[in-house]
Amino acid sequence: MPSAYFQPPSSEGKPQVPRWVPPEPTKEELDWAQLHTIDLSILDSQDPGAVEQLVELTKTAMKDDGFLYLVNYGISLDQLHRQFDLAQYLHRNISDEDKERLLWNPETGVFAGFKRRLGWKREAGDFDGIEQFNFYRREFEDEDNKVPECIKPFMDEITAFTNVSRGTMDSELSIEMLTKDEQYLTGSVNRRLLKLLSRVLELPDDYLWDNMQSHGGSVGDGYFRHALFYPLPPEDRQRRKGVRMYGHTDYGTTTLLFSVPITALHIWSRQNKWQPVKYNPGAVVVNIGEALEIISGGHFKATRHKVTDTPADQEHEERLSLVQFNASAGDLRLKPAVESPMIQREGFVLEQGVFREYKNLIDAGVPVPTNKEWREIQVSTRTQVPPEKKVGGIQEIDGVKYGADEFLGVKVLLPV
Ligand SMILES: O=C(O)CCC(=O)C(=O)O
Ligand SMILES: [Fe+2]
Repeated sequence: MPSAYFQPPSSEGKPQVPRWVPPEPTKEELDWAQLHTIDLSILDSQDPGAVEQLVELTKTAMKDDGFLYLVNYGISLDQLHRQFDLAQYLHRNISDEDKERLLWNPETGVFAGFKRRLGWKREAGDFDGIEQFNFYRREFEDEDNKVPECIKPFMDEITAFTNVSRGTMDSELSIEMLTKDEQYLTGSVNRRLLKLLSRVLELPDDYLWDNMQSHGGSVGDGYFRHALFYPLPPEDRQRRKGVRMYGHTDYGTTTLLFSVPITALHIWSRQNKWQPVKYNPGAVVVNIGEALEIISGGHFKATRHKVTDTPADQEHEERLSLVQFNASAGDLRLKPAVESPMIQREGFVLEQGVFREYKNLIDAGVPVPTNKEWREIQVSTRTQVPPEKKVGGIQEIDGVKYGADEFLGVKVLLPV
């Protein structure tokens, strides 16, 4: 039994919420990504050998993919599906007035609020069929004004899931006032995941939690997302060339993607190709963010991933996706944790991505962006731009095509 078990507030006395019916998984045999599975409950085992094996397996998973399935993280399938019920309820019932009132403005550097099916800016752009509601700290702390009317009766359950089992996150309450048993995704699941990763780096258990994770409110500087991908009409599918979200890496520490039956998430695998992630009921697909790639000296890979059209047998289905994005502390200028005995022994890994770029800047004596600057420049300017429209266009390296961009002097190359 994991040390913190999700303890949701009761749903009694609240409006009736129809159950989310998980769509049928695809019957197609695909070239699935082979991901390692980490059983988080083993971290609490009394058997040091079992824990040691878990750390080794995590190390392998980090070096191979930067993606893994997390299981036994303290929630039942029924409790998890209740969160999907609520996300579906939000999207079915949000009023037009609330869509307008809570419309997001990514130009502010955050995705907080409601995303219409019309691209990644506040102004209407091309139809993409993706609707979202994003809960940041301010949404949790000011429920009266910042969340859709329809979801208000259930905010205690959503707050409990993202972190605080007291079901409220008013500004009087700080995380320090909560016991470990009163926290869930942020303070328990993510914290224990970071503990596991700290152990891989052979650093103290709370090294990453204390030195890199953002704190405060229910989700720190991160956010929780209710996303709904509506099926695309054939002409839009053609126009978008089969892609719903272009290849990218997430900026933060860990991203927790709750595995869903609709096949669409792909990762760029160690075989240098896109491979779909198979549905694993109840599992979290953990995706390592850029902050962890930098602090680990490139050992933990920020996973390149994208969301595509579904296989033919799912193309008329809606895809509901729940995601918790855990963020790094905003004022930090990240550098590798050179005090890690593992990094001292094994050196840096300079194969890919943001760490290599940061290292070039550090070596040249140029300050790297703060974490806040780094995520906000991307959110506010060029989120989800098709590869051919990026500032560096498409570049081919060793037979692989990449979309090239640059933010604050840092080059970003992502496979097309
Ligand atoms: O919905 C998903 O599976 C992934 C979404 C994603 O990659 C993102 O929002 O950053
Ligand atoms: Fe992502």
